[in-house]
Amino acid sequence: MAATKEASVAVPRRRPTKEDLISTHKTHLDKQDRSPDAPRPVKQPIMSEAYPASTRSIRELEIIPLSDLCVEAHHRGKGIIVKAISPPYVGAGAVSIVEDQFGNAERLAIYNQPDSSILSAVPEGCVVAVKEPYYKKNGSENDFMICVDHPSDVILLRFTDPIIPEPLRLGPLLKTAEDWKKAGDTAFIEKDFPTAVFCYTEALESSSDPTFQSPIYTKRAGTNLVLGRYDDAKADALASLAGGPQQHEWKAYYNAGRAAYGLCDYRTSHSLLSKALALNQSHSGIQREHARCEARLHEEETGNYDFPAMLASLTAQSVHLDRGSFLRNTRVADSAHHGRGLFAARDLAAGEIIFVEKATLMPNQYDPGRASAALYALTVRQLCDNPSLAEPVLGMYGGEYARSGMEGMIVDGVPVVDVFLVESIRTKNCFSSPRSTVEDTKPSMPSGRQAKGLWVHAAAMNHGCVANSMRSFVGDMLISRATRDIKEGEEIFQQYVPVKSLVDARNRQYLEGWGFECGCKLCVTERRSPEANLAKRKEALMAVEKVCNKKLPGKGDLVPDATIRNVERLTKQLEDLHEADVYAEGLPKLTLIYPCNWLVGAHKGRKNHAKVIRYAKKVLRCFGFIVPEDKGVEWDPRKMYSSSGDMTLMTVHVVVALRRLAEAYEALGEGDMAKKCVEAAKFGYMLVTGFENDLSMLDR
Ligand SMILES: C[S@@+](CC[C@H](N)C(=O)[O-])C[C@H]1O[C@@H](n2cnc3c(N)ncnc32)[C@H](O)[C@@H]1O
Repeated sequence: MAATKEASVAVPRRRPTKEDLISTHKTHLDKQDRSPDAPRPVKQPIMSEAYPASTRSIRELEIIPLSDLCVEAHHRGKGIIVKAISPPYVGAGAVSIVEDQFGNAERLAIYNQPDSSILSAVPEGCVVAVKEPYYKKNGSENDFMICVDHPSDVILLRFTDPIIPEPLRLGPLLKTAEDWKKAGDTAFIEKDFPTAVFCYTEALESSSDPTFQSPIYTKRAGTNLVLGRYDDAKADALASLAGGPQQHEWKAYYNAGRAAYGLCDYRTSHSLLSKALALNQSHSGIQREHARCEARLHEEETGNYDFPAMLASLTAQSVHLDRGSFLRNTRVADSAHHGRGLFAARDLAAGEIIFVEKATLMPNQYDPGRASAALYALTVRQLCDNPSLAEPVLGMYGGEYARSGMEGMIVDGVPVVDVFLVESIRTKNCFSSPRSTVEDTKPSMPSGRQAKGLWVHAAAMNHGCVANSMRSFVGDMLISRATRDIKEGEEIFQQYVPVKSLVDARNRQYLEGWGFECGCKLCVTERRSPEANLAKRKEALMAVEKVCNKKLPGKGDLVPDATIRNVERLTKQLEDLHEADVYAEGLPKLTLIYPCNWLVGAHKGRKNHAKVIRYAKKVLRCFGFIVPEDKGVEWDPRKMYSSSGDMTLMTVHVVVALRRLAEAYEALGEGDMAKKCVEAAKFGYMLVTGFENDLSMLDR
């Protein structure tokens, strides 16, 4: 028996005949949605069904007939070689009917192929090898299929490959290298770029004459550039130089430089484009690309960005900004908390940019129901198209998923891509990002429209509830700013998600999402509270939330005095449940933030300015900022970010509280304090949104 996984698996007693398979397939083909631009659904991996990608060459595997396939088995050490005998039915994957050398037929479903690959819709007549195939039940009884989840588990075989058994051989479709070149040109003109690459490859393999090959390399480089296969485009462009003295040597460097730019490798790109420019100084395209590259290098070096211009350039279609990443204030090193972490490479003052990073991968998909699948699909595609991404992307923390150590390695001409590892990495490292954080703070903005992306540098950061950094977004650029002064060598933390007020609830969330219990000072200290007290606090919070109706008073809302008094009473009760020996001076009291915010709103509606000041200050204290209760003690809110120690949390609620304070001070004729509060609010808003923005955005 071919199967190796489970003792109970067996060859099915009855399989559909070839005719049955083709007939059912035809009905699917007839129903196929033929709108070519419709987004293809994504088959997202189910981690409980994970199995590893094959890491072996097809040439090392025992080739078995389709009739040996056992149901629900992964055929380790085995491979099949089959020919597609039907056009594909294309949905989440490409389903074809295939036949082996003995005339056995099966259904083959190939998922997760990049659009740049012919295998994303295997043409009829192609011969493919499936490594260590997974044969599974497909719904009803006697209905099975070979399911290929890992893109590197299926290989398109060249027609002349000696591994193809005689009965499946067609022989070369075209006779000469020149014929293949022409076929490639035709496919290119028809915009069938995967086929063009395939034909140019056949042309290159059919000739050993460097003068013939050189222009074909140039053509394949151009085609790979269009497909976004930048690694291959760069290699092809440089390979074209091998054909001896070239009339268009500049073009090789130009294409290679553009490919390196596509990989965001601006240093290499600059050096290649400089060579191109030296060879062809008047070429406007090279001049433009060279200047663009210098601008990226300048951003990488200085961290100078025109954020308002970047924001203004965003449209629904264009969220990927042409900018470099500024990372030099930080370095990745071992962390005492977990694995690697991010550390300050120099002293950073509160408010300073820590780093700005362009997304490694972020699809333009802000529909919350599709964002995760879109990121997963993009990551798989890019790892197939650009194997150099394997190092940074697969180098990210992947949780418990067992690695083979071969991921990203080239086997049978393609990089090994394990989709379950990709998914595991995605879940542990991705961030949700609004199109821009500043727009997202507008109350009128519909909430929840967030894309998901991977920022490899930012993903090196561990979580801390009382984090010293804050992230924000403009398109696919992540801006990280210091929320307080950070010393050189200090670890930089960020909040993975907005921090829940109850210590056990938030740690449940970290455990489920990322597999850790937080060891930040706040969590460690709050866990010292006895269980019974934690439960009482939860009950008290629920009681006050119930009275507040889970809704903050809006502009002009006149909340009845009795309700306000009730909320004040319940808030006091909740506050009294914070044990004095646990909650020493300066420790945030997160459960009090919501009711205090509510009281700020309620008193504002009633023009109780002194009470607004009292509760807004309390909100700031509950976030861990040092703010004197006593009116007589001098306080400069502008200094609170740098002078409150290392137990502060920064959110937009801090900014709002400072604004409420400013309005109340103004109303009481304390203009100087009002001005200071506005300045502090503006500073806070810069932390929240990534750059200086008008506070009035919060009213729109
Ligand atoms: C995005 S990675 C962070 C970088 C990671 N430390 C590394 O070595 O690559 C997220 C993972 O780091 C770990 N982690 C993050 N913050 C942590 C913390 N405060 N305490 C313990 N583990 C943490 C968790 O395992 C989490 O799934």
